Amino acid sequence: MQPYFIAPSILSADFARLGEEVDAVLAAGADVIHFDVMDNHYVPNLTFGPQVCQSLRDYGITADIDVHLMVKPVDSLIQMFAEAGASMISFHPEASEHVDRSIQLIQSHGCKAGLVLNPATPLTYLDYTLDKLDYVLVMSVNPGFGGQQFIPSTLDKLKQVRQRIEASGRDIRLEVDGGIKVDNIRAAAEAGADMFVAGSAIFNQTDYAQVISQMRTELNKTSLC
Ligand SMILES: O=C(CO)[C@H](O)[C@H](O)COP(=O)(O)O
Repeated sequence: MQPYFIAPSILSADFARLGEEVDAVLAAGADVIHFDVMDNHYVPNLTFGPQVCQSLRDYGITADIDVHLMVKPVDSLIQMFAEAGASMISFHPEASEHVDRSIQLIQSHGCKAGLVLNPATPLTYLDYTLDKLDYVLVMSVNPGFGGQQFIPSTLDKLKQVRQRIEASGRDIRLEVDGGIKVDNIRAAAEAGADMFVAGSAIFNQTDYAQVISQMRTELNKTSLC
């Protein structure tokens, strides 16, 4: 059975109670915490930095923290997030001056390195990077905001990335992020995703365990299980 990972995006959490919110989604069955970093430069929105990641560690969160850097430039924040407790760090290739160097920098700090492909970013960015990456993140919305509609054409992109991963023979996780809900998570899994970021679909519900359980029920129906 293929392992599936559910990663709630704290972008939709109640920031005034962030530690409790993260505890609650983990207790509800989440696997990983997705941490969206926006700089009002690469994307037109502003969120949080390494101090907030460190605060979650100080609060006692031990689960993997998956930092998605929507920032330009990239490298200056990699070390800060690694030291603040990030487990995984991904970035957008258009935002890095030297993509290979950024991947090496992430891994040199003991973190998993991921490359993020926006809906219109070509797969050619994987040509000389896939042999080094730990994961690929396919954006199924344009980055910058939670609560957007899933873009259906990204299912085909997931399939193409999955084919490349299989051809590589390497153990590379395929994450999907944006507009993931109970009613489309199965399609994303069947297209090849194995890690699912969901912000508004989880945090906008009162019962986090119920929605995560519904997502797992959908994932258990996939033909890949
Ligand atoms: O990276 C993001 C936006 O840039 C968010 O992680 C993503 O949109 C998740 O939010 P939602 O599940 O509400 O779509």
